[in-house]
Amino acid sequence: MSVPRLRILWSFARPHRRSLALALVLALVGSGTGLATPMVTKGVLDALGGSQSLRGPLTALLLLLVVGSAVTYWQWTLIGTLGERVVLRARESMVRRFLRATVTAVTRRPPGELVTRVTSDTVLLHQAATGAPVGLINAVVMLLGTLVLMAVLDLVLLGTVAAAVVVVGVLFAVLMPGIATAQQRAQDHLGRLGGNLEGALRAIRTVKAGRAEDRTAERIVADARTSAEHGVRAVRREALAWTIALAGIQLAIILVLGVGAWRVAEGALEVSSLIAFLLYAFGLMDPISELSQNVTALQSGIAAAERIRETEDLESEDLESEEEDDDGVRVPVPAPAPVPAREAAAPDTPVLELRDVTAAYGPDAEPAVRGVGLAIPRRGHTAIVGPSGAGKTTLFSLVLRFLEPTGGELLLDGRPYRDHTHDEIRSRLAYVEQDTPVVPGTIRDNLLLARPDATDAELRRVLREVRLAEKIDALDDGLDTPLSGAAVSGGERQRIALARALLRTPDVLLLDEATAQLDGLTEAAVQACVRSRAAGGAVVTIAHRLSTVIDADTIVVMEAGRVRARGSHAELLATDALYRELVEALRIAAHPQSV
Ligand SMILES: Nc1ncnc2c1ncn2[C@@H]1O[C@H](COP(=O)(O)OP(=O)(O)OP(=O)(O)O)[C@@H](O)[C@H]1O
Repeated sequence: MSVPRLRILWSFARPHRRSLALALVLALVGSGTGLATPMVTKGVLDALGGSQSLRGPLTALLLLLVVGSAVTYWQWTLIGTLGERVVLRARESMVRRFLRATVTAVTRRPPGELVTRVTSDTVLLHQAATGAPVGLINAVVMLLGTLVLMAVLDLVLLGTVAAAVVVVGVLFAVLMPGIATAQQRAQDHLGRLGGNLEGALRAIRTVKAGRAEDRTAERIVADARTSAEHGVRAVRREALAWTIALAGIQLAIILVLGVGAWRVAEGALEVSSLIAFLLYAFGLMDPISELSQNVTALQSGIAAAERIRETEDLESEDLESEEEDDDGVRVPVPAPAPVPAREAAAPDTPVLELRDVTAAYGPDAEPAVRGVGLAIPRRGHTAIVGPSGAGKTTLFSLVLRFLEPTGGELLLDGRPYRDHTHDEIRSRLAYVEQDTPVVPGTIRDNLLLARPDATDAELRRVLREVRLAEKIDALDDGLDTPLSGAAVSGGERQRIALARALLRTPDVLLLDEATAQLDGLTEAAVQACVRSRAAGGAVVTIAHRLSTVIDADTIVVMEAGRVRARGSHAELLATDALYRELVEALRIAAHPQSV
């Protein structure tokens, strides 16, 4: 447990240092009352055996009991509350950071891994960052205090106990690191289990269609099994450590009883002192057990804190939007400044332009697009077609600024992207993803995602536009129906996503068409929207449908990351062989019976 590693854990506790100091004071007061109790008990016994008044020692004993109980309650609730605050703060900052990270940074990790850090790793912080350091200091003070008071009572008896404590202490020191390592490994495997299970549940249809339920379960359960093996290893070691400790203490007490009886018989020790000494000896287990538990909690807490801090390296979209607070903790700054009013661009300036753009998904990756030049006029429909892997989705990622180009530049209204904030660019665009995922919540939540201030009348307008109004009216809860993945068809999902995009009246609508066959209603709704929107603004589609391609004003054919050809449907049919092939494939997909 090195100092730099402890510092990582401390960074979570630091904002609460004053409350932690109070908790430590309370713990020490509690321990003080515990330490004083046997001595005061001795006073009561001496008074009972002698001629002094019982009143003083009895009042002191009662007072110790009351004060001890009060501080114990206060300390527990304080530590528990601090633990919850530490966890809440860590979770809040992680969730915000994950959602502000770049798309590339988030999608590079297996699904579920980041989730596990928020849900499981933070739980380990609860005890480690608050109760453990307080408990550890308290245990050391308690142990030393007990030994000092035992020395005051009788040095010979202390020598007997010290020998047993040293033996038990050495055995503990040997066994403890192994326990912590095993617990840590068990936790790591649990994290992987969480990630894999989430991935499998997301792909449940594919898993079932491939009749791979058992094989997938086996792969996931393997981590549960390994985690359990490490858990058992930890428990076995822990049981051994405690058995040795208990046996050692019992042996020490028997020895103390024997030596003590002999010293009483010799007249070198009072009976009341022997009883007080035995009370301390029995109580020795408490600080020893507190020490071991807190060392284990600290070790797993440090590992969890490191895993949490690791996520700070997730590349953020706006680096300037994260700053250190007074406690040195990195926190995201509040919402970005409102989008400034833009100057009107000349009517013939393309709304979007790509100039010689090259981009790759990593420093060592092959470029996914190379030297692409493309101008999107302020009105009309541009369709992008090309074989799989040609770079169509990458173009959208660049336009939406999910990915930064490695060469060339993008322009919005004739001004380079670097002169615009992410927010400014995205406020002008609306995007419908191919898989159209829905966010947790109701239909209304999903629609309002893009424009939280939209009225019900506006929601109904876009729902009519995508031909969903009647369907939603027929639901018992209407717009407030929860939208779980299973409750809507693929086509309805696509239309909800389209309605969400339309709610913004964007300057450019980016539509990645579903590759799956859509029902006639959805296809007609998409076509009608594209047509009506293209009349007043720019629509860019990644086209997977014959009707979309034929209707487009300009078609861009991409191949291997480059723009291979562009023109109208008729022009490209006449001049481009790849386009003819693509159209033929779409024709077959649209009318398979004609093959
Ligand atoms: N997240 C990613 N990480 C690494 N490489 C990627 C990533 N996304 C795409 N690529 C690579 O970039 C290239 C272009 O992919 P892109 O998704 O843009 O093609 P596409 O034309 O949209 O294909 P499709 O029609 O199959 O969706 C491909 O070679 C692909 O392997």
